[in-house]
Amino acid sequence: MGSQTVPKIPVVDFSKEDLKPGTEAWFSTSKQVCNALEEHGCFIVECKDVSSDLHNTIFDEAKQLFDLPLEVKKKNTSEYPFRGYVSDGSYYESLNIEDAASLESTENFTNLMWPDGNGRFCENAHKIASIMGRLNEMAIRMVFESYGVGKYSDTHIGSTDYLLRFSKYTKSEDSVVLPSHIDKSFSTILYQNHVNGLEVQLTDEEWTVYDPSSHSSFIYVAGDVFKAWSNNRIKPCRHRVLKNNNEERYSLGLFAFQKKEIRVPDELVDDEHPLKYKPFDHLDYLMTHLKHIYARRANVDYPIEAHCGIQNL
Ligand SMILES: O=C(O)CCC(=O)C(=O)O
Ligand SMILES: [Fe+2]
Repeated sequence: MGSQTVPKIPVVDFSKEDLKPGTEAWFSTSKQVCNALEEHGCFIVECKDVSSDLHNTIFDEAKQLFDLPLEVKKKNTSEYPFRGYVSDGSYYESLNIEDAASLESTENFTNLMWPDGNGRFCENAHKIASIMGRLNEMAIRMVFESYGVGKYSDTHIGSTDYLLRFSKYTKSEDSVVLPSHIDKSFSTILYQNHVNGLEVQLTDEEWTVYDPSSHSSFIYVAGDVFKAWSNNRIKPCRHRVLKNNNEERYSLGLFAFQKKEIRVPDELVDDEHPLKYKPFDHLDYLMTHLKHIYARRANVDYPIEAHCGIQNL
């Protein structure tokens, strides 16, 4: 009898020089991305885009951000759920920059937090968001092309709205500081300081710790909106944060949302894959999710199937 091993998160190398559409490297990397997302809903992205200086600076700045007085952090507000300043009152806090691809909204956020300005924060936050956005776009192009719907990539990318989330998990040992969930985004890219804690569920029973190999590693996780768009080909990634040490953990997440109606491409519907979802509006899904939480007064899941699923008999 072989011993049971915890499954590993697939690793995909995005740092190859010739990783350009149309090349052999692009084709084989696209296959790896698709396989990883279909099987596990996530993969580790290795690239060379982040220097160790940028890594250290961005997390120093994240610390300074959360060290600001509570009344300043509370100025970060939003009409949408889980945006603006969020805190559980003990272990978890997050601050969110909406429309994070735009330098102007990063400047607005910076000026809200530091009325006297903080050019360094603004520059680095925008730099890391741009790197994460580029990685997301590459992954989207790879999946769309692999499914034979590459012609939709530009429109999809052009109507993507990014949210950049800074999260802080304070000292706490052996506790789940962010409960198990599936993101309501299309996809999310996460980046962390040297403190592990993120776990992904690769099989029904086991959690695998994300343990990045370098300061230039990211993890890509599929949200349930990606699953719906793909007519159930992509598996959404269930994840949580469990702290098992007393160090402060900081992470950055770039969440991709769609501004246009989402519909399953006709090419992804056939006898083997009958249509599973009606067209829907991504932000409407978020708002309905919020109403659902308020109605139940609990952080209960509102799955995409409940929102726009079609029951095929
Ligand atoms: O901090 C992390 O690594 C995960 C954050 C996360 O899952 C979320 O904000 O949805
Ligand atoms: Fe998440």
